[in-house]
Amino acid sequence: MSKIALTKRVSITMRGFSILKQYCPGLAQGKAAYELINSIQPFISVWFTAQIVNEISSQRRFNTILLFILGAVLLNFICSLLKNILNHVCNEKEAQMWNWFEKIFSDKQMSLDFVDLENAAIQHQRQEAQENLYMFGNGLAQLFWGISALVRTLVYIVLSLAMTISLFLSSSGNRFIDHPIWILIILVCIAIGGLSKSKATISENDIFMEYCKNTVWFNRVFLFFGKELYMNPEKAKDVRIYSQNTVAEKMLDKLISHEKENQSDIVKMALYPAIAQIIIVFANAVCYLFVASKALFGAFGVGNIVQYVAVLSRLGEGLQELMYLLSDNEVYCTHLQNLFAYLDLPNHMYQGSLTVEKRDDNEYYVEFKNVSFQYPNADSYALKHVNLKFKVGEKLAVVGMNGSGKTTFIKLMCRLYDPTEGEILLNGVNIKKYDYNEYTSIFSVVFQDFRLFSFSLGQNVSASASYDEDKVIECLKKAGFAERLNSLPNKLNTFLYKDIDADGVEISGGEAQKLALARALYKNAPFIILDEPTAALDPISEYEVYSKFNEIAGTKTAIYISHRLASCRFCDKIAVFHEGEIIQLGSHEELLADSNGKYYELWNAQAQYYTT
Ligand SMILES: Nc1ncnc2c1ncn2[C@@H]1O[C@H](COP(=O)(O)OP(=O)(O)OP(=O)(O)O)[C@@H](O)[C@H]1O
Repeated sequence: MSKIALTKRVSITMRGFSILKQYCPGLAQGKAAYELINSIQPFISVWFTAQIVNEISSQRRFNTILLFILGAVLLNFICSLLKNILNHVCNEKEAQMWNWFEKIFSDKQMSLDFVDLENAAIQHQRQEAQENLYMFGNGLAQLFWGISALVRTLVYIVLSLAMTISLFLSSSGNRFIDHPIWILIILVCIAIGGLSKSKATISENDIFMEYCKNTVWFNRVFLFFGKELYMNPEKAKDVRIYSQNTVAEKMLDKLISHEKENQSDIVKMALYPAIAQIIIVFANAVCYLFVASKALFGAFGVGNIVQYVAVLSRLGEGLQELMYLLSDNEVYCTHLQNLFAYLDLPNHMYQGSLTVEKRDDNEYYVEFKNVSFQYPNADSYALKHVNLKFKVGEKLAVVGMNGSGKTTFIKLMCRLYDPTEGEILLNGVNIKKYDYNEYTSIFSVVFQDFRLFSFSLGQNVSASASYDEDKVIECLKKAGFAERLNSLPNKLNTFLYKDIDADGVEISGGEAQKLALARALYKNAPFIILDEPTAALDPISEYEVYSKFNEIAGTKTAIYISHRLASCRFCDKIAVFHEGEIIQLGSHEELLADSNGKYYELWNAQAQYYTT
């Protein structure tokens, strides 16, 4: 484990606390208050007990004894009451803490550039920070758990020192026992206990860091082979049909033997604290011997023996815990540093501030100027020198073979990625200069791999918690979902899927596609982009979408990707993509007239099924 300077550790710890405060307000403060009372309480009991025993063994005044008893009871009652209240509040907040930790990661994921969501190294970084936190509490949870120990340590050290002073000041009349060298001896004994604890913790932590790394890897692989493959209904069909579980089980066997290798680490981790404990016991024995000797020579009464033995052991514990905390702090600072490295990942996409002009005439035009694009870590370009200009109201079809770059073209237009070379312009201005959210608001897209969510039908279509019901119904009708909507007892309030609501409905692939289309229509953006929007539709529904396409698109600019070339005929222009380039552009008739062109080839390949 690499060393972190103390000043750096302080700033990391402070930042950790400020994240805790932001996501779990009141939790750290509540825990600190609870621990303060909890660690003061034993000292109250020790002090009162010492006074009572001293009184019994000396003057035996009944009223004084009664006063001490009442004082002890009253203070203990107040402490217990406050502790109970704080404990309930903290327990409730602590139970929620893990959910709020999730939110930290969700917030960051949401703010990352889209390209980074697909960046394996970045997602690995997130996963490692997340799994360390959830499996071991490494980082933020350790910081939170450390609050109790820190408060307890400080209280133990301060109060123990205060209550030990009289041990050294009291005189027994024996020169040897009263010699000031004993102050040093006792402090050295306590320090030895603390140092041995610290040494054990450092050695234990070094092994623990390695253990965490291995276990996080184990967990990730196990989650996939031991859980995801079986639990995810989307994968279940293929797992069963192709017996993928046999591959998974082989992998699990390997994992189990790897896990066995890890067991030796656990033994080593347990050994270091045990050795430290032996040293601590010897150091404590010297302290107790000193207290007993002083009492034997008459320096103080029997009651004080109770007090000094108790506070010296608390002082030792406090010092040991302080050493432990300092070593432990380095571990969670290392994990917090990893978490912060992920949280501090910058956005590389230029964030412009121009507002997108709201035009009543919808006169927007988009131009691709010599745009090339290479996916991160890909060897080749997915788009090469794309030049294309289209205006609002135009209907553009994009066709081409698999992998020719059609979807990539759409993703660039929606600014999910920035071009590697060239530029994309909206009304003559580079799209990077527009405010990102404003720019994306002008697009309604039905992606090939769109997703619907476990919200109500109305919320799915409107993409909002409250919505215009008539408008949602109108869009559902246009998308061909009217009949199905009428069959649903809760209509727009029907939940999709059963994750949230047991009465939720499962929908077919085609129905989902209709809903995705309705969602795009509800957004009512000037650009509507449909990537294979009818792939899952039955022939009648598909026909309905085609025949209503002009009505659906209205005056919007529509971009339509399809492998069914017959459906592209109604578009004003057709762009034919091939190996990342636009190799043909024109109307259906123009392109078909070129019998050497790709479009002619694709058209005829498909047409033969309808003519033979
Ligand atoms: N996220 C990605 N990372 C790396 N390469 C990608 C990614 N997405 C697509 N590609 C690659 O980019 C190329 C173009 O893919 P794209 O999805 O744009 O093709 P497409 O024409 O839409 O294909 P299809 O008709 O099969 O949907 C392909 O070679 C593909 O493998």
